[in-house]
Amino acid sequence: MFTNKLLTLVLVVQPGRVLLGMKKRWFGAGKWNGFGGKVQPGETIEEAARRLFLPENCRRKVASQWMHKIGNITFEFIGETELLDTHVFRADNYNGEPTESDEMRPQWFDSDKIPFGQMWVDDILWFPLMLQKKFFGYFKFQGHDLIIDHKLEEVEKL
Ligand SMILES: CSc1nc2ncnc(N)c2[nH]1
Repeated sequence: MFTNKLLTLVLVVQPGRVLLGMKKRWFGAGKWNGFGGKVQPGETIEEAARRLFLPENCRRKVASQWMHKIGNITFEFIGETELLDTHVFRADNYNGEPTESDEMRPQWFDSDKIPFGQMWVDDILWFPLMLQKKFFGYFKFQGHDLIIDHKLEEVEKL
């Protein structure tokens, strides 16, 4: 019997570069990833993505269409009964300057130099889709570094 945890993941994509954050603690520490986290009771997934990415003093200034949903990935870890239902967004119109937090150290990467060796091993599979398409993904992990099953499909609509 699985439970579902709703998560957000925001990737800032600009011409020729992508913003990633080095996770400094807790789940996924030591890996570059997008920005996000848990959706709280009473908020929508979009509200959570906005809350978790935009500093409080910027939220009012950033129009709602600053990001758009591009993917939905379910992560299953063998031995865990909680599925990570991760909603992936692209922020194309974000022109702020990211700042380091207790959890994340931001860094821009050239689009052709994404540090996949220091990221979750599934990312190299769906990042190329992220740039052009929308997609559904499912990844079954044994531990944090071995994918034992996965599905990935491009879709017109999420
Ligand atoms: C939203 S936090 C996160 N967990 C993950 N597990 C496996 N691969 C990822 N890319 C992951 N991101």
